[in-house]
Amino acid sequence: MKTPAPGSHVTVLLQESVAMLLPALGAGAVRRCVDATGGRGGHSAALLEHLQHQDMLLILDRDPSAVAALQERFGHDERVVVRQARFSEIRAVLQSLDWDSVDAILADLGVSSPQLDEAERGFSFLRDGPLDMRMDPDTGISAAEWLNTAAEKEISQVLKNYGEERFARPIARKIVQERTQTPLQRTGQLAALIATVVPRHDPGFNPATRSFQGIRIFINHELEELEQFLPEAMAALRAGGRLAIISFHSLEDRMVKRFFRADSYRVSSDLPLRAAEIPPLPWRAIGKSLRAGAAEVQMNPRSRSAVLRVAERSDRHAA
Ligand SMILES: C[S@@+](CC[C@H](N)C(=O)[O-])C[C@H]1O[C@@H](n2cnc3c(N)ncnc32)[C@H](O)[C@@H]1O
Repeated sequence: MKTPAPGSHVTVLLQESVAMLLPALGAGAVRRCVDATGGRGGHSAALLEHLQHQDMLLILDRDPSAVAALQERFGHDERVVVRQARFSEIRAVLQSLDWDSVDAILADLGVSSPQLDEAERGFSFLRDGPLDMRMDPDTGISAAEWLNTAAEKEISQVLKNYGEERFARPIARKIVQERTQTPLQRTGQLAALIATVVPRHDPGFNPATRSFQGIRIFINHELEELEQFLPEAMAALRAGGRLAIISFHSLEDRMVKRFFRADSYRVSSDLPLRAAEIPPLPWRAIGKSLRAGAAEVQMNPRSRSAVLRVAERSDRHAA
């Protein structure tokens, strides 16, 4: 099995996601696309293969290192605009570019391999580094600042809800005990502490995996970002435009699924409604959710939990 080089990122569901967006690239004079999570540019490069010289691709990432790498990779391409921004800010960025609507938007959620590989970023339980975990290290508080001050109950809830960690309570208790002696500063320190609480059944699965995931999602407000992004992205699409989301966490996938089925948009009422009174949905899900095939999972184990969902905008006046 080929191991990706450090600093590189193996793009997940690459062909599938781009193929699902292609029908949205109509015959307009100028087609405009957005890669909302540029990373190292795997999806962007694949999208660019389908764009003509007059078309445009906006690439966003909140991580300044990703933005520098994207500038380096695509800076020479006149079809590309790279911006450091959170994807929840998509409409403000589009406004600043005078783009009133776009044809296709893609978001490949979560963290990239370079973020995990670089010990200094503090995402990794395998490589000791400062306990940071911020995708944008200039914004918000670090994992260490939070873990050294948060209430035990809050820590336990984050580990349980975002990390789906069964041992959330004893881990949170141990963190609060430890920090009264020695403040938590290093990823190795936190991983070692978790290993004293969580029994290790599977030698291939690090007991810190779930806790690190939960803390990362919390520190970066990942679910709040997605919740704000979905309606903003949908509102930015032209009629017939498509939004593709690749998620890696069941809470994210549930949010996307519900939004695409427009559960949140439909009138929620106990009163009986006649069919004619139910407002038409301003978008529709395209096909079923898609997962990586066996070959991709074998080549890139990170793709095991990936789910791709796509929706198409059907009008331009709701949302
Ligand atoms: C899974 S990687 C994307 C990889 C990319 N598709 C590629 O092929 O290289 C996710 C990227 O999204 C960025 N990201 C995560 N949440 C974000 C947000 N709310 N706004 C903007 N960028 C975000 C991360 O910094 C990371 O670089």
